[in-house]
Amino acid sequence: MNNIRKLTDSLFWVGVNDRRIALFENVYPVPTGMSYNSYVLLDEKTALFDTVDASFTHDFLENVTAALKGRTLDYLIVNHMEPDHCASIADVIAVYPEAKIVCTAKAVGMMKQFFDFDMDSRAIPVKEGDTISLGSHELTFVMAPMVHWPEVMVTYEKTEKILFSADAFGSFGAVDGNIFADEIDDKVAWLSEARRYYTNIVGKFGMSVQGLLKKAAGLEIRMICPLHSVIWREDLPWLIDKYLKWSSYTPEEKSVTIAYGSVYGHTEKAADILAGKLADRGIRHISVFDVSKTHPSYIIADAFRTSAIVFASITYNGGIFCNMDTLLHQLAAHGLTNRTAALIQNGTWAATTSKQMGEILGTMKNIHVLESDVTIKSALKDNQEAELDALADAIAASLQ
Ligand SMILES: Cc1cc2nc3c(=O)[nH]c(=O)nc-3n(C[C@H](O)[C@H](O)[C@H](O)COP(=O)(O)O)c2cc1C
Repeated sequence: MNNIRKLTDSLFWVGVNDRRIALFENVYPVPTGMSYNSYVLLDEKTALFDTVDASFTHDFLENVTAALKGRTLDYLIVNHMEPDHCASIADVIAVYPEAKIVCTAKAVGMMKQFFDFDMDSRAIPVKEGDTISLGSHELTFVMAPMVHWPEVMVTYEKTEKILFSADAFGSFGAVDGNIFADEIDDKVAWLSEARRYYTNIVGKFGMSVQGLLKKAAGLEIRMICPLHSVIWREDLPWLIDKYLKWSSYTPEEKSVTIAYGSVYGHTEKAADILAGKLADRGIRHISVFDVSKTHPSYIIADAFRTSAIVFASITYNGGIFCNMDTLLHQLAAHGLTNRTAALIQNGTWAATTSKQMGEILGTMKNIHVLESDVTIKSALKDNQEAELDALADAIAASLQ
């Protein structure tokens, strides 16, 4: 038996779930696993959209064979050449040697780098707007460079109005039976992992995503089939609105993310007191993170969600606390812009971190660092309450 799913009369999911993976891209924790999606479309001609990670080639090939129901494969459409999607291409070609590989010219080059099979006799390089008819279905190829990698394209099927969106609109997390997004009750949990996926994996390439969204706006789309996580056939405007916000670095909520780095708890206490003061000023959905405990990917996701970020760090051997340093550089590397930042520093003999954190934030575009920062000398004292209140007021004012 095979774990394949019927999506429409002609379209089948032939992907796999990976619940053993600890770190996606060997970086990002994925406590709920990953799915690697792949799709078979049956018409007069048959098409397979992308493949899966190398560890699942065996199951995947069985899925493809089962979905093809004894027919051969005419086209392998390769939207993205990252190995979590392309690793099984050579195995597909070994089983279906007649299949033509449809992809961008850049992907042809990458395929030759990754594999040794004869690509030239099989490749159909496509460019913006090229079409292939499968019979009653027609595929149009839409270039999406740097919607993660430079060779990326997405494929639009005109008859059923399906967008095969590559890494766009995906998420961390395995597909737990409910393969359609409209079958998931806990949309908040889905969204928080989808946000973490987007901001960390694609976040840096906001301009490219905006370009793709503009092209997608000209298409009538009834279903989005991404390469990870669930398939969308309802609430598409809700999903697209999230992508519009994330890709334009527009905060989703007038709220605050607080990240602190503390060894003995005094800076942590200041972060908690500030969070309470912000809540007293009516700010909701505040998040507080210990940078030593929480993987930066979670903090980056909330930094994209909220409009203000507080960085509270001890001075550490004359520098920024190491995990805070990593977070700040990661935020800069992910291209976060258009935020208010507030600083709290701690030092027992010579506090230097506000200046040093400010220098990193100064390399980022349109990050407004509030002047009312707070310096703690070892432990927060009662007479510093006014300073914390002033900081809370300034942050609250920045949200208006
Ligand atoms: C390993 C280590 C190195 C430190 N280096 C400095 C330093 O260079 N300058 C300084 O003023 N304080 C330094 N401190 C003190 C911290 O900045 C901070 O004042 C102290 O850890 C109390 O804050 P906490 O309870 O949040 O950890 C250091 C602390 C530790 C544990």
